[in-house]
Amino acid sequence: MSRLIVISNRVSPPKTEDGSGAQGGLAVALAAALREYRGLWFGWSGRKTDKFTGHIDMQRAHGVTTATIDLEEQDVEEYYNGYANRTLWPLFHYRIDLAEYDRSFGSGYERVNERFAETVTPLIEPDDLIWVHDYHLIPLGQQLRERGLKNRMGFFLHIPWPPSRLMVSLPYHEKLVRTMLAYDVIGFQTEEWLESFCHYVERELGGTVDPDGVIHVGDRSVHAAAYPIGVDFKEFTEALESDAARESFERLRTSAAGRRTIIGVDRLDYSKGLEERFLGYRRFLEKHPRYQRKLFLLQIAPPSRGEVATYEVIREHLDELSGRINGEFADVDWVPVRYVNQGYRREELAGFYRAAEIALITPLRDGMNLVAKEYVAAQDPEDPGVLILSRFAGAALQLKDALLVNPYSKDEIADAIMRAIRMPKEERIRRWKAMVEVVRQEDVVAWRHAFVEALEKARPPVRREPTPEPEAC
Ligand SMILES: O=P(O)(O)OC[C@H]1O[C@H](O[C@H]2O[C@H](CO)[C@@H](O)[C@H](O)[C@H]2O)[C@H](O)[C@@H](O)[C@@H]1O
Ligand SMILES: O=c1ccn([C@@H]2O[C@H](COP(=O)(O)OP(=O)(O)O)[C@@H](O)[C@H]2O)c(=O)[nH]1
Repeated sequence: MSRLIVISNRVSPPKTEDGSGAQGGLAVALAAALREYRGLWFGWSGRKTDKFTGHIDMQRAHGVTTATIDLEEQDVEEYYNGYANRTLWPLFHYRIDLAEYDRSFGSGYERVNERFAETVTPLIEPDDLIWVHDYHLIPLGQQLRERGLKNRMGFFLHIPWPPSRLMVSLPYHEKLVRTMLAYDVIGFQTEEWLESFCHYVERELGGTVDPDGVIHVGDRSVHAAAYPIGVDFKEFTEALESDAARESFERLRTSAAGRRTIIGVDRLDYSKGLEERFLGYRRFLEKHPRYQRKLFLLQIAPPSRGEVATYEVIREHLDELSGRINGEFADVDWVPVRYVNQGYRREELAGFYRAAEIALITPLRDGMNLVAKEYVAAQDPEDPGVLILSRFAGAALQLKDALLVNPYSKDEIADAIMRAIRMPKEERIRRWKAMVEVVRQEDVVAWRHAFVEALEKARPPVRREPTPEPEAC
């Protein structure tokens, strides 16, 4: 069996015996894939160093090998804070007003992709399957090919792919997209982002797309498809049984004191639509004063990408807006918004989700949104809560039985909250059953199987030519 090499910007260390260690659903899924395929996970350690040395920190725990490198301050500034999060992230989330185009970001991005390629190449064996993740590493496949790798290589984009009319606002967009043709398989979260990509290929690169999803540009043929990511349903429902989940459930229910909880859980990111959500909730309070003391919004929003100015701005706006809403509506024994800027462990989140009668998840644009799926997975089958979900989250294409809203409309948000409050139990159960089936079936295990299978089938493995011995002079 071939080994699997996963390459992503961040690498999550495998869970330690005491349960610590970053454990997103993605980390759990990739760790399981790496155990199955005896592979390794390569990426940035998250640490900065004075001078890039290319030193690889190899760790092995619980059957997973991780290999990480440190990056220089300038690398992090230009590649991660710069091109990835000030150029590509806003553009790919349809926010060209926030996208910054700075030559130094572009060259930092290329440099770090080269550094990744240079460092990981010696770790790769000829039959390995290579799976590159996300917008930080779009050109990595080409960089690896330039170093002689003939392995089967796939790329998965976790965020949206923008419409061509927006994509062309990126300087050198064509050069960037052409690098993607080095992969054998390209995966997107939804059919919508896949369509936008195919449209770009036809319109800007003069390529063609077969009905089976094979893209042809010049002499390159690449398989492109939608592989919606899911949650680790089994792991998540087990997390619900933990002491931490029980405690957080009790903690929230006790502090709610009979009031209903509306929960939101999002990184503090402008793409998550938090300002618009707060304003929609405010509209609800205004329109329905008799409900004012009967519910509250618990918004968990751990800070994210704090070195990027737009993220500081959104944080200031939300501090101000939550304060304003609380000032306007709060009473001595009730505050309408509990706005929390810290992150919680998955087990704790599981308990909070279970305790909340309504989830309000309204990103303006989101590749998938795993929180929506986690909320569904965490519900009590006898008395499930209601999911209010933005129609612009990738998850909305699968969770059609959520109350789907336009996140830009305060009135739609307010009306959906009212509908959720009034929803009869039978309807809640019916909607939840339909959603939980999707969350269970199309879980993260199914996602990685589908992607890796496509990669295995992409073409037969090609052995790398041995490097010729240097001629004696
Ligand atoms: O690593 P950070 O800069 O702190 O950001 C965290 C992750 O954010 C993005 O997540 C995306 O992937 C999710 C899983 O597929 C998806 O549900 C969500 O809609 C996306 O926004 C980013 O794409 C990741 O690379 C980051 O690690
Ligand atoms: O305090 C928190 C907030 C979020 N998350 C996790 O972070 C992930 C967020 O993924 P999502 O796809 O919703 O959005 P992203 O942040 O990747 O854009 C989910 O698995 C959450 O459970 C967490 O572990 N603790």
